[in-house]
This record gives sequence, C-alpha cells and structure tokens, in this order.
Amino acid sequence: MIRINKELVDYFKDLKTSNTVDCIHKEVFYPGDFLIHQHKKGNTIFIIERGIAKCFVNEDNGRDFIQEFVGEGEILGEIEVFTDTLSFSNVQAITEITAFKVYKSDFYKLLDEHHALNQIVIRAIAVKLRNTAMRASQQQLHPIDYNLKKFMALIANQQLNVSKQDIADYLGITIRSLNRALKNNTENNL
Ligand SMILES: Nc1ncnc2c1ncn2[C@@H]1O[C@@H]2COP(=O)(O)O[C@H]2[C@H]1O
Repeated sequence: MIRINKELVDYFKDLKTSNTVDCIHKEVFYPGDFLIHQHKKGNTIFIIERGIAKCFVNEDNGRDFIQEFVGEGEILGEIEVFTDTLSFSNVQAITEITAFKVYKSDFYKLLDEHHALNQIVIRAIAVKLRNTAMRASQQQLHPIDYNLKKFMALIANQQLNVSKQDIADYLGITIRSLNRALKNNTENNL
C-alpha cells in the first residue's frame, strides 16, 4: 500500500510559498535513483511532494525486503536524524519524484519555530509505527495467498505498475512462491 501524508506536504508547500524560510530545497529524482542509502549517513530529511518510492532493507543474505511504498507527503530520513544513527533502509524512486529537502540543523530549527509542525511530525511517526506494526502482524499471521490478494486489491486503484520482484520483496517471498500464489489465486478465483 502506498502511504501518503497530506497535512505534512501541505505544511511544507505553504512554508515554501510563504517565502519566510529559505532552508527548504527542492530536488528531483528519476526512477531507480536512491534518495537514501542503507548504512549511510545522510544528514537530511525529505518530504515527497510528488511521486512514489520504496523503502527496503537489503539483508545479509542478499535478499531485499520492502517495508513500505511511500508517496506524497511521506517524511524520509527522520529516523536517522532523530536517533543519530545510520539509515536502516534504502529509499529508491519508483516513479519520478520531486521532494522537499531540509538539512538536519535546519529541520531542528523549523521544529523549534513551528509548534504546529512538531505535532504533524509526531503524528506522522506515530502513524508509521502503527502501520508498520499492523503490517508485521498481518504478514506473520496470514497465509501468502491472503496477503497477496490483499496487496493486489490495495494497489489496484493506485495506478502503479509494481514489478513481480517488488511484490515478492514486499511479501518477503521468492518469485517462485509468488508465482505459485498467483496461480492458486487464479485457480480459486480469488
Ligand atoms: N515501514 C516504513 N514506513 C515508512 N517509512 C519507512 C519505513 N521503513 C523505513 N522508512 C523510511 O526509510 C528511511 C531510511 O532512512 P531513515 O532510517 O533515516 O528513515 C527511514 C524512514 O524514513
């Protein structure tokens, strides 16, 4: 499912057009470009203005796991900025993306000066935690066929072409298992 956050993107659009701050930069990414690299220090946060990216972890065994598809208004890089650690995952553009980029020190300054932004960011992180926890339990407790069916239904109305590899990486299964599940679902008319 593609996560979005309208209130966050609207807040940044308003700040940018108000011309009261000069620390919000715009950056364009093309499909395949990385916004954030796993295990690297980035020192910036991004807010997606337009476009879709995938957040994924590359495991020691070489396999990728997609944690989430993120779209308009999603904040990226905030974990690294708030915890002063290296990024725990990659963020890669799937479509062309325009994003607001703010350096860490400027982001802290914005949070100091804009009470409303604090609340929006706290809410965004709480929603991420909730979504991530719910997805984890759903994935653990349901069979592959059920999770695949749910995922296909979620992306059906989002006009996004997700590759077979990305679907498999989102469900944490191999392409072979995905093909088997697709066949099962077709045979059972799911
Ligand atoms: N499950 C998730 N939901 C939303 N965003 C995520 C998820 N996992 C990783 N990310 C984003 O990917 C970013 C990678 O860099 P950070 O660790 O700084 O911060 C991470 C989050 O912004």
